[in-house]
Amino acid sequence: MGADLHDIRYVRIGSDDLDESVRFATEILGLELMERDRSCAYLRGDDRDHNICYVKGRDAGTMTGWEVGSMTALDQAAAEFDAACVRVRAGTSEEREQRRVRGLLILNDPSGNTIELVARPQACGRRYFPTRDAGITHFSHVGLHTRNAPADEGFWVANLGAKVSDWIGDAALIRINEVHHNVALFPSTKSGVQHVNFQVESQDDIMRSWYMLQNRNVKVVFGPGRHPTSGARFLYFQGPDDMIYEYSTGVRMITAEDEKSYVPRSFPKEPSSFCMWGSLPDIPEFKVPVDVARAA
Ligand SMILES: CC(C)c1ccc(C(=O)O)c(O)c1O
Ligand SMILES: [Fe+2]
Repeated sequence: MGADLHDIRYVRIGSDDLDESVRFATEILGLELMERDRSCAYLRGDDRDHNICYVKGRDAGTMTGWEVGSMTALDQAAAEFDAACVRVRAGTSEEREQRRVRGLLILNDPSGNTIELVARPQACGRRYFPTRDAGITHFSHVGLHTRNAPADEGFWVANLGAKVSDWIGDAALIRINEVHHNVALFPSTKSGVQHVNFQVESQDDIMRSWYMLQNRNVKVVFGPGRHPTSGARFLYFQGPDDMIYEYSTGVRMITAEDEKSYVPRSFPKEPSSFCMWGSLPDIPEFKVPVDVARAA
């Protein structure tokens, strides 16, 4: 049941300094700058027209865009939201233009995270050309702060057709397609995007970036490590406006065949559930009480 989401499409991030956000995204992250005006900067790490839009003004907040397969599918989703008494609104023509999409439906999860369903997003005939060879293959998932994990999880499952792949404590790793997760809901006192993930080609890219980030005095906040959940090797680091970015490689796919026997796992909220190699996170939402950490 629920909207038939095809894939994650973009994340919009309010920024107090567009120049700094663009510098970081190009020189450090390795994204390609596609368009820039006074209020927005569009960048990408794959062949889509953009993956991140930095919007002038941090108070613009964050929102995530999710592609549905057609305008008809978007209309069907709107009807299902109405039937489920989920408040949605159609995007204005200006909002559609800003997002480079033909169809736009805007809603919020129970925590207040802005979720945008989009149809007929603008394609691009040119291949991604990185500013730095970070080995990025594509934009893959986001972490969202949740003020009420069970309620938000229930919303994604009931209204957005998602499935839980694993839990770490109350945090759900949720998929809308064959990727292990496209969104991770992490308990917090606030809402908004918590991290942005780009897949990279290999573990070598993870390690090369680890040394580069240290040399460029970028704060590494978790890893290099390996998630026992998706099996991906990872590296998290701090960008402008308190946004965290994650490179990872080797994320598990849950195919239609796997679905027949796949059962989501419940990992306890302890360090080994976040990293099976022993890396400890310097990320508030991922930290566990010291006694739990010592006991692990
Ligand atoms: C700790 C965060 C939310 C997390 C946990 C697991 C994975 C994974 O299995 O790939 C992530 O990508 C995460 O960001
Ligand atoms: Fe992640």
